[in-house]
Amino acid sequence: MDFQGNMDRILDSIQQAKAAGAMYRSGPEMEIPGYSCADHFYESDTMLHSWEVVAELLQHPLCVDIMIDVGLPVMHKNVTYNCRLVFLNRKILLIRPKLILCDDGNYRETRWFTAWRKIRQVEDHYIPRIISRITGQITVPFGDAVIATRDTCIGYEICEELWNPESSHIPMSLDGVEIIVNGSGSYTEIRKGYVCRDLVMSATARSGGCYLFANQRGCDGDRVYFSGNSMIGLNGSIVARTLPYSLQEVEIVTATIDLESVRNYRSLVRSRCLHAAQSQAYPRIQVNFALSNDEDIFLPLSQPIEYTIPTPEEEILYGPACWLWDYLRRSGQGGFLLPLSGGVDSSSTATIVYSMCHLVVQAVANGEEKVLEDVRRIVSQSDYVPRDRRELCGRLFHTVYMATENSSIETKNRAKLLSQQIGRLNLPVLGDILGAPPTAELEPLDEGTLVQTDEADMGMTYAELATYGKLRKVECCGPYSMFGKLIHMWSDRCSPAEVAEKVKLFFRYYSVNRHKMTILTPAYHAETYSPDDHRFDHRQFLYNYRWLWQFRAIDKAVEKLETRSRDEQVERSSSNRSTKDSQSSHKRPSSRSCSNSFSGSTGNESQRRGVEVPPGPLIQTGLMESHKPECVLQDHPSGTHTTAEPIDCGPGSETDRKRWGCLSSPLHTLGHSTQKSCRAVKITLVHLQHHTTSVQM
Ligand SMILES: NC(=O)CC[C@H](N)C(=O)O
Repeated sequence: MDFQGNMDRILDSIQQAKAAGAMYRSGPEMEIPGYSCADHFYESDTMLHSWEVVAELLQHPLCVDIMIDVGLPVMHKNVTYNCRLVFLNRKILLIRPKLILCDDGNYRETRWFTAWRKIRQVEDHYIPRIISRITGQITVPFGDAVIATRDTCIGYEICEELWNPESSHIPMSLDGVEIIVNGSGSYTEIRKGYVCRDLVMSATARSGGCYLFANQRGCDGDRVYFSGNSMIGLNGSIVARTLPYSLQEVEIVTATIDLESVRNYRSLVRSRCLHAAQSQAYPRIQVNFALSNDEDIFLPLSQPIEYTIPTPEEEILYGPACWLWDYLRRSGQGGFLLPLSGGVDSSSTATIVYSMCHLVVQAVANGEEKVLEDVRRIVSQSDYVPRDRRELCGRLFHTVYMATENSSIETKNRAKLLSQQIGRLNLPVLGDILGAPPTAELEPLDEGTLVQTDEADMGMTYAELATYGKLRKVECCGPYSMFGKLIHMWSDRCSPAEVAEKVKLFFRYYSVNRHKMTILTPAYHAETYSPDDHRFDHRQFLYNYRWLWQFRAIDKAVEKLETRSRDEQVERSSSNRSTKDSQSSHKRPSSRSCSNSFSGSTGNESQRRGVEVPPGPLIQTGLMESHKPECVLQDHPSGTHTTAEPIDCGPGSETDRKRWGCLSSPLHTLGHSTQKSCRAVKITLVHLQHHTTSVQM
């Protein structure tokens, strides 16, 4: 909702782009009002002020001889769309509405916008009079069109359109669109950093072309942190990118690309050419303007760069720190007060505030005027220059130790040490804090010694809690499905009856405590299994904590598993006896070839427990994989069908890719059978090196 600030930043970016010699400028999704305006998108003021900013931009002397697209909501025939507006030299060329909206995770786009589904169609849009007076236009094209300049063709994809299996860049690139521009609002989650890079690389590797991915960076008023990582892709490589985790308000990234390289790349992919020749044409908005000029042979071309992904530790240290900085400077507060207990939660918070101070000092040292201006305002000192992060931390950050008679001397010491150590980049006390048993310190000490620990209180470990959390939220498990997964995951340590007890305990506690999440203070969204009730985890907060139906289903499954296991044991021992008796060397027919012992990889342990999982219907599918043996799904040594987990496919790959549909987790994808009776699908990838030509990757 910071229209003034947003317009200033857009103009700043245009100025920087022109200074870098760019002929085209794009920016993030909804950059005029901001992406996270939420129900403000219902307000006509939001639409009016957005158009007012467009009016300013159209008339601004900076906005000449450069093609620009900006993001804003536009109401067309009483329906609001999430749009890019493209303009050049005081004329609007096209308003391109988003075709595919996003409602995953924290996104709720369909609450405010409607997707434009008139594919390859444009209509007349009647622009407001304040705009007509500037451009002289009464109507402008609105819809799914592309822009044909004298030298190339430019098309638009808005954020989610890149993620969707029916991505717009595919038909556009087949129709000769060479530059695809994507204004995005993509937020960060730990270990998600590779996703945008892989999508841009894969889009341009398969379709050829140049891809401009302009993403928002920072907190724009909500719990999420937009990751930045704007980048330019070309024919399967990344040629330019911005850096993640910076306090810089406007950062541009430019690249010089050779359009001939797009044409060469595409014409060499023969199968693509056949499809391109049959592709349906997009409406083209003809513009007498060129992005290139006759002298461009002298320009050095951008080369592929290495795109590194931050480690999860860096993501934790810098993402929330940048978000806190935005929180602090926007909220008009003077700093932070933290009750520091010496436990993991408050100590991590303290470390993140310190990380924020470190980033501020660094940004000021790098000449970031805006950061200096903000920090001066926050500390109320117009000539202040933060040179030392410890000193800055002393001004912005205050901790208090709120002891009771149940507080132990150990935690107090750890809190004290941390408050003293905050200030070098060397916080050895963090090791002690992490190593200490988590405790609420609510129960009396026993002669000064702690007797209470969280894990004992909860009856479960934090590691177990994390597993439950991921299964509950990410994998959408109710009690019964969670039990079904855990009997395999924990086959080396628990019998099904024990797993059943653990799952029931978790769900009982979950349901009696769930209502407490409704009063959580706003926090940084970091993880896919976040329990935040306000924006992310939309489940009811009051339950029948006895879960009668669900727990009965678990009990029945345990009973079945135990009966089957006993039967199989009896069968085994009688078959052993008869084998001995007849002294036959024949093996028993493999009646269990499709079955699955509960043992997992720890056969001995499971034999000790003597429990096996019923076979369940399996479909065997044989696929031949002629190369990349490291991607072959390993068959379980014991022949079980425990659900496949993503595996690492070697250098440059990440194990956390299952959501993005890469090779590493085909079972997950296929496991969602619509046939209720079929829960597990077995897939075999065969590596037949002798019969195939090897392919170098
Ligand atoms: N704004 C959007 O369309 C978001 C798209 C995308 N799914 C993401 O996670 O970033």
